[in-house]
Amino acid sequence: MAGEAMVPWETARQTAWDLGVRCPAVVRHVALRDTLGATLAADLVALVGVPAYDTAAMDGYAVAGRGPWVVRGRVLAGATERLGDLQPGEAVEIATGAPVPGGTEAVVPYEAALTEEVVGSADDARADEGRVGSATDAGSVTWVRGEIDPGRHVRRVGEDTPAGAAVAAEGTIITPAVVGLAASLGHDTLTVRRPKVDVLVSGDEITDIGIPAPGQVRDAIGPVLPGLVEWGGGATGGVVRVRDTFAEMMSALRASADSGADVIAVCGASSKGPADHLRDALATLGATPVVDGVACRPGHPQLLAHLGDPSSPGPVVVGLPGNPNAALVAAATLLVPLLAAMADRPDPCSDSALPSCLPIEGRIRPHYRDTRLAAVRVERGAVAHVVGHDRPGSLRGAAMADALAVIPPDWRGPSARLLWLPR
Ligand SMILES: Nc1nc2c(c(=O)[nH]1)N[C@H]1C(S)=C(S)[C@@H](COP(=O)(O)OP(=O)(O)OC[C@H]3O[C@@H](n4cnc5c(N)ncnc54)[C@H](O)[C@@H]3O)O[C@H]1N2
Ligand code: MOO
Repeated sequence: MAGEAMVPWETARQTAWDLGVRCPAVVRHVALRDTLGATLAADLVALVGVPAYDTAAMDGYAVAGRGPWVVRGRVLAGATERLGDLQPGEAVEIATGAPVPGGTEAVVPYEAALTEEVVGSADDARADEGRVGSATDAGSVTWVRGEIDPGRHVRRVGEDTPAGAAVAAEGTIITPAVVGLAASLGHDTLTVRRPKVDVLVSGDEITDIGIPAPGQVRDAIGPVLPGLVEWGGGATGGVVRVRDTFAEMMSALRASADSGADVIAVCGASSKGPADHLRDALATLGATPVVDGVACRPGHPQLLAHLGDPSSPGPVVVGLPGNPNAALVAAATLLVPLLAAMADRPDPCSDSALPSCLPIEGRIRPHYRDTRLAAVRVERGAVAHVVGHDRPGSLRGAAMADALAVIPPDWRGPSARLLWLPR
């Protein structure tokens, strides 16, 4: 087991990515409000144009022809009743966002408009100005004067986005702005990929509330995983506690597989102690081992396997060591690239907007054989400072870190590759 068949760290990461490419997450249709952070599984297409109709971009007067214009009425946003088309010399008072009547050539904003109320009938007005039009009421007529720039302050239907246009490609990460865009284009649901990850936390000594009693240990991995999983493009279904028996490990794995999990992350039970049943359970379930031990520090007992047929693998099982910082390193090594590939999105640990390699400040001692992953804090985007406090059992260093510096055994410095962490 872990030791003899240890895979080089770089190879392990690439293998996890490749497995994710082979088993893309199930495509699901999800209510728009639940799509934040997921990946689009189809191009986002406009179901309606933006704007959906010719609309005013300013509060003022929609006008036709040359001024002065006689004001025929008022149209507010949300108006469903259409006024007839404007004839040359006519105007309507209009609110930003309201549909402009047919024939509108421009909107004159209030600030640029001179209005004059004339007592008399519309007919008098017509006679005075020699123009067609009708007044707002029989007793007075409002006239507007102003300069127009044809087309000014009118947003034409589909001007921003014509109906049917593809505005975001499959593979786009759904940010708050994408959710809003989808809503503006008429969508109530989106087609997304977001691997569903079940988290199994094993260990009879583990407790998940309050101050642990002597002999107990507070679960520090269950709380780390939802954030890491979401960062990788997945979603956790919840954290399930598993006692240290073979039977419990078996039934927890079976239950997750039956529930349709894309990935099962098992915390603890990755080593070869008498209470570590993960490997035996996987062998009994006929799982295919993919990575069994990785040449890195911390985190070397981690594993990757899959249930199901080799030709259609799934669900994928990731075994994370029980020591919390080792689990975090293992998650950054196997779980995050696996999820990103399954979700059809870039690996967030290698964010192309951030430096991939920086000079290291502080002391790091390479391991004699394995790749060391050391917590670093990046300053001014230019230097990575060694944080320390990153022994396998402690998340103190990782909590202060922006990234993990990747230190191979033959590292001489001064620069090292960075594996970014969620910040
Ligand atoms: N003979 C060997 N023993 C060990 C090896 C080895 O190669 N040969 N590797 C060591 C390393 S490295 C690690 S890491 C651990 C991994 O062991 P497990 O994955 O089986 O984890 P446990 O033994 O259950 O726990 C190890 C340690 O972590 C604590 N723990 C477990 N779960 C949690 C949790 N959810 N939150 C916080 N702390 C947790 C647990 O109490 C132990 O102290 O194996 C070494 N042994
Ligand atoms: O995985 Mo262990 O040291 O590397 O905690």
